[in-house]
Amino acid sequence: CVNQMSSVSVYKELGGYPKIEQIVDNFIIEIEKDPVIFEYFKESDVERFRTKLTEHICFHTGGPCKYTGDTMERVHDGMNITETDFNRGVDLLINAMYQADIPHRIQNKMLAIFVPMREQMIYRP
Ligand code: HEM
Repeated sequence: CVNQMSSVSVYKELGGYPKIEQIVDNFIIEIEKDPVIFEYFKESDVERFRTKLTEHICFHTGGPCKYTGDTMERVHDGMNITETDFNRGVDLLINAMYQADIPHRIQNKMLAIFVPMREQMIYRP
């Protein structure tokens, strides 16, 4: 459902599954270092988050994975994530990609896939 214009998937351009695992590991460390974002995660099962987020990224970038987690609405509803905090979370994801040596051009492709999902996650009273 994504990236039908290009024959090479963003999944492949990222460097496949091991790179996604690296991005997710870095992202978790970034979350743990950020008091504002960590507040949302303090009761979360980090191993479930690691597995489900890896699947989610793999699937949505065109990789050979199935996403077995809950919908973005279901997961993030009720957390009352503000737009500011959402953007802060995206910054942490960008840090995680830098640390995994993902080139800028590919980072932008990743963001183009995930940022449009923001409306499913941001709390709008
Ligand atoms: C592009 C942005 C984001 C994506 C693609 C995303 C995706 C996901 C996925 C796939 C999961 C796992 C779902 C499951 O366990 O079934 C998850 C969980 C979670 N997300 Fe996000 N997320 C994003 C942004 C954010 C932001 C900005 C926050 C907080 C500020 C946040 C807070 C959480 C929390 C706390 C959980 C764990 C829920 C639990 O413990 O049950 N997410 N997210």
